[in-house]
Amino acid sequence: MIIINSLNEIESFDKSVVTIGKFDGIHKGHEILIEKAVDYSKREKLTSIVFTFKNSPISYFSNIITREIITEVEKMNKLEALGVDVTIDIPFNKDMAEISAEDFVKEILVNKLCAKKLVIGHDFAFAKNREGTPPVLKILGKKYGFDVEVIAPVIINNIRVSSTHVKDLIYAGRVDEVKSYLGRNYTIEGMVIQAKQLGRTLGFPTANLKLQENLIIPKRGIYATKVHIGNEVYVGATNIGYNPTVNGEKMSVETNILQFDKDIYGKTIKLEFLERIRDEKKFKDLNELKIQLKMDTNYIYKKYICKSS
Ligand SMILES: Cc1cc2nc3c(=O)[nH]c(=O)nc-3n(C[C@H](O)[C@H](O)[C@H](O)COP(=O)(O)O)c2cc1C
Ligand SMILES: Nc1ncnc2c1ncn2[C@@H]1O[C@H](COP(=O)(O)OP(=O)(O)O)[C@@H](O)[C@H]1O
Repeated sequence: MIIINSLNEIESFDKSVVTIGKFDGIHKGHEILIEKAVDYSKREKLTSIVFTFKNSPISYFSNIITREIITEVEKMNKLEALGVDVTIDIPFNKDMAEISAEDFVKEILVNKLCAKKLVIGHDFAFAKNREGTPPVLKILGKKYGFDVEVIAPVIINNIRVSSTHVKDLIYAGRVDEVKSYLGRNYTIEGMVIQAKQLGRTLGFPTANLKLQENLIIPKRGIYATKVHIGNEVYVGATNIGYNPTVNGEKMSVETNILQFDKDIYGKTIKLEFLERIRDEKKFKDLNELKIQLKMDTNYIYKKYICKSS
């Protein structure tokens, strides 16, 4: 897959099928849309192009950094796995916010990308004042010689699959429900950093993560996780919170990895969230915390290690 990071880098393409969107998470609805575009491109021998943005249009308009479901790297990997030929991954900036739908169609879709088909979601709207809606694009398609296919919403468990719904589930700690809509468990990754080094004295060392700033952090609490370290996968007990028992002040994401005993400071690890187990509590003393840690890890061991082996 070719990745293009600036509109100036675009040379003229052969005939193409294009889909446009932020595609945060590449959830099941996005997948269907992108698969449609890729299938069509293969059938008609066209280039499949995903036109997407590095930052969300919402963050541009509100000036607030919005947290996302997927990292840039993972997003590109997923698009490549879906068989996309070219991804145009550009910042959503003033030019993008101010261009009219017709100018975008003429200058970018037609002149630069040679689009013969545009595949969009039913609720898609882009360009100045979000005027580029499906009906408007259909009219512009007739004028400039490309076909517009509008994909119906994907409904799962009576819910319309959307990045917003997936985000809401993660923020609410309902991580066990995410897979139905996202197609995979929610993951975050980061480098293992040093903390108070108290965990090892309790018999529960915890790998503390330095997080990527733009990813969503699930609701504070204790979670069962899968821990990916290089090519190896372990099971973990993860705490997201402030460690009130030891009067912690900073929010941390830390994982006791079951059946593991290696120094992994400096390594990047990935946490896959399986289930939220309980709220974080302030215990009377470290001994009570230790008893609870034993219960948490036993529960996780029985459910995710014992059962699967
Ligand atoms: C599975 C798990 C559950 C935890 N639950 C709590 C909790 O309920 N309350 C709390 O104050 N700290 C909790 N902790 C955090 C401990 O306080 C923390 O691991 C300990 O202070 C060691 O911190 P360190 O990594 O800085 O050495 C939990 C940690 C883990 C791994
Ligand atoms: N089972 C394990 N789970 C998590 N980390 C482990 C484990 N065994 C060894 N380690 C190592 O120990 C470190 C955590 O020990 P800990 O005493 O909690 O120190 P810190 O407060 O710096 O996190 C981890 O970063 C990792 O390098």
